[in-house]
Amino acid sequence: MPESENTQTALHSVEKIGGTSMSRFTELMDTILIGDRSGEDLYQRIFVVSAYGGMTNLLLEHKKTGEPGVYGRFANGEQEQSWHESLDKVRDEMLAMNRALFGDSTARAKADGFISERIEGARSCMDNLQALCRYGHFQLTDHLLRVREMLAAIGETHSAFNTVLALNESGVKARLVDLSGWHEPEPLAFEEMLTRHLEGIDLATELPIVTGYTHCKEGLMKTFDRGYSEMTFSKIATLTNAREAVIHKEFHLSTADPGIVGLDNIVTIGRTNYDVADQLSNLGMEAIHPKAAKGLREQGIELRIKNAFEPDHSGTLISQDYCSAEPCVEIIAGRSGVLALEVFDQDMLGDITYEIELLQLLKELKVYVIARDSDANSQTYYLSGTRKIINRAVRLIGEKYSAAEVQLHRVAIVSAIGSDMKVPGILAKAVSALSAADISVQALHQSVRQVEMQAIVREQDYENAVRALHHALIEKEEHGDVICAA
Ligand SMILES: Nc1ncnc2c1ncn2[C@@H]1O[C@H](COP(=O)(O)OP(=O)(O)O)[C@@H](O)[C@H]1O
Ligand SMILES: N[C@@H](CC(=O)OP(=O)(O)O)C(=O)O
Repeated sequence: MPESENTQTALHSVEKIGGTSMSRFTELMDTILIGDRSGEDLYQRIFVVSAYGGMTNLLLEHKKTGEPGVYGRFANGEQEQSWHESLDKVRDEMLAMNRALFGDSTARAKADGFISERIEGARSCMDNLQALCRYGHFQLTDHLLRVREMLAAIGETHSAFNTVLALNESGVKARLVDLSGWHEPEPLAFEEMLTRHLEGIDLATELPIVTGYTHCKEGLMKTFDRGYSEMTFSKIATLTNAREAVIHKEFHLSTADPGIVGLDNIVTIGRTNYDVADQLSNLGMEAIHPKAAKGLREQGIELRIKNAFEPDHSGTLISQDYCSAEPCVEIIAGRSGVLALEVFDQDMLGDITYEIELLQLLKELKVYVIARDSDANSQTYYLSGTRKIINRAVRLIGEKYSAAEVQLHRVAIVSAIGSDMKVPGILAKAVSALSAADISVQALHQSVRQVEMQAIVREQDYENAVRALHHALIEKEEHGDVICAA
């Protein structure tokens, strides 16, 4: 790439394609990858791709349920057979994807050969590691992070390799930028790895397809964990000072999940700010990874979230200083499968060390705290994490505080979010909408800052609660097709 691009605003955009969209790859060829572009219009874009939907879940563990994949089984030290079976499943899924994309062509043979070599390479590396660790001088736990990274990277190399192959077949000069670290002599620092691999690419005549996973000295997985492809994406955008950063998703960023509320009832969000994006990612609906947003925000690069299948729509523009002209609710989001851990102890009264210690314990167990509330003698933490680890937290708390009563409840969080939610009577409206839908509210949270209001409901009421709040707080406002078009 020309050096001047690091100092001046460049011509190119950096665009990330999420996993759910990658699974509909053939349609992507007709929309964002090629569509009606030809000649030079095909270029001046860098694509960062995620693994096809569900692949990383099989390789590592299910993002929402925690069900172990290859990594989970390997790390749990289950029988050798168990992770081998999971890896066979990944291979079968990947080969089935190749068959769906390339039929019986020679391209399919190339795609199969490429990914099979990566999978079998990882398998033999893990076999060797297991054998080595039987001697006692080497501990498996010392190497688990590297194994996790090696496995994760397979998902993105698979989708990136196939994308290049399909584009080349259609006459586009696409080029694979493989950041997986496969056979690299030593890990480089994150930025250096990206700079090295992008060096010498002429963006005017070549279309780089970059793997969402970057192998680097810092360990992308250690620092950012799942959703890591957004880190690769935002770092490339800031390093190359891109004209615009774009995230392509399966739907427009909308006032609620279209899967729950229905495409006919949702409204597209035209503009919002990074504060709203943070609330969404806290709930697990990653509009953008908060750490990825930081670099873009600081460098003043605009971020656009687009529907990959409606390329002519301007999508959602996320900026730092946007605030809705009128106070309103912009999104109803939420999360089911949350575990509420309630600790009741009368000795807690007036003693905040209790809370500090509980939070420290949850941090050590790496349990994610989505929300929390308290009263005089109880604390409740709304947690996401595997049942196994949360049960461990319950046991450890019971051992440390013998007088404490610790209970777990399965709940869901439903949340109304907006850049300015100082809407008079909003709490009353929300609660009466839930009660009219026969939903019992278990707890209610709103902070003084008023960007979010959360209702805790029983897990089985989750979808109905989203529909009820969307209807009362958004549909009734009759925003039309888009709230504040970008
Ligand atoms: N407010 C919302 N707007 C759009 N999609 C949403 C919203 N809330 C939840 N979703 C769901 O998010 C899914 C896409 O998830 P996402 O994390 O964007 O996937 P990916 O990054 O893999 O493409 C969609 O299938 C949709 O059902
Ligand atoms: N595929 C990886 C990385 C990622 O960012 O995916 P997505 O863009 O689909 O959220 C994961 O599931 O964590």
